[in-house]
Amino acid sequence: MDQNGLDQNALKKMAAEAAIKYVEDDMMVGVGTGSTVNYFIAALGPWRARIRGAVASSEASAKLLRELKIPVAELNDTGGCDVYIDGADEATEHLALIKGGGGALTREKIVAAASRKFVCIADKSKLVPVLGKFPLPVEVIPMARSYIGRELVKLGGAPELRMGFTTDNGNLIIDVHNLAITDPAALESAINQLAGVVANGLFARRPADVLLLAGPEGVTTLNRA
Ligand SMILES: O=C[C@H](O)[C@H](O)[C@H](O)COP(=O)(O)O
Repeated sequence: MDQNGLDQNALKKMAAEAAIKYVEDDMMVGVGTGSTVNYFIAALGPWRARIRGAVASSEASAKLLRELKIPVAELNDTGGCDVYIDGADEATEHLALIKGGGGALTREKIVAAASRKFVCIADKSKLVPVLGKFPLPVEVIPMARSYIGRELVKLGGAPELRMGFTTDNGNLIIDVHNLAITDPAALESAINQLAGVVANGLFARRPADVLLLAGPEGVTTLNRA
């Protein structure tokens, strides 16, 4: 709880509700994953009859959308989304992100790539000068786990297998600690080159277009230059 009586959840809700202004009639809305997005899904409920549908980046978000009777579409049937709303674990002022704390990074990357506008929602604690304090999630094919771990050490990281966790795609997550990511786009590409990597949680090659950051003073909007 901060001095204004707002806890982190209240700030997440504030950012999520601010994202509703990016939703318009007849839109196909991409919906991310996580506690911040859960507030967005709640705010999207009253729009259920006005939008064309929603594409979910995880089974968990699809379930929540269906519970609110928001029509859930398959990405392949949509021709892409008009807007994609998702949270982040870390964000820079250049709108590069680390995502995947909830393990949904690969589907999030796919929906973000297939969306015309990506609006990221977060509380202000997620804004950082340099990405990497939050361990970078990497989704890997199970048989490549050990090989990729060794390669991530060569890239300067300290990999740790996320124990007891399987992604919606049936794969594993390696969380990479101790990275100071000064060139997010280069590291994103370098990790993607490793055989057996499905995706990594850096969103630098396709950063957010808009970042809505909630703090005690309200919601600040950062647009990509
Ligand atoms: O895999 C999970 C997603 O990338 C989330 O958007 C991210 O972890 C942020 O989650 P939260 O809104 O719960 O902080």
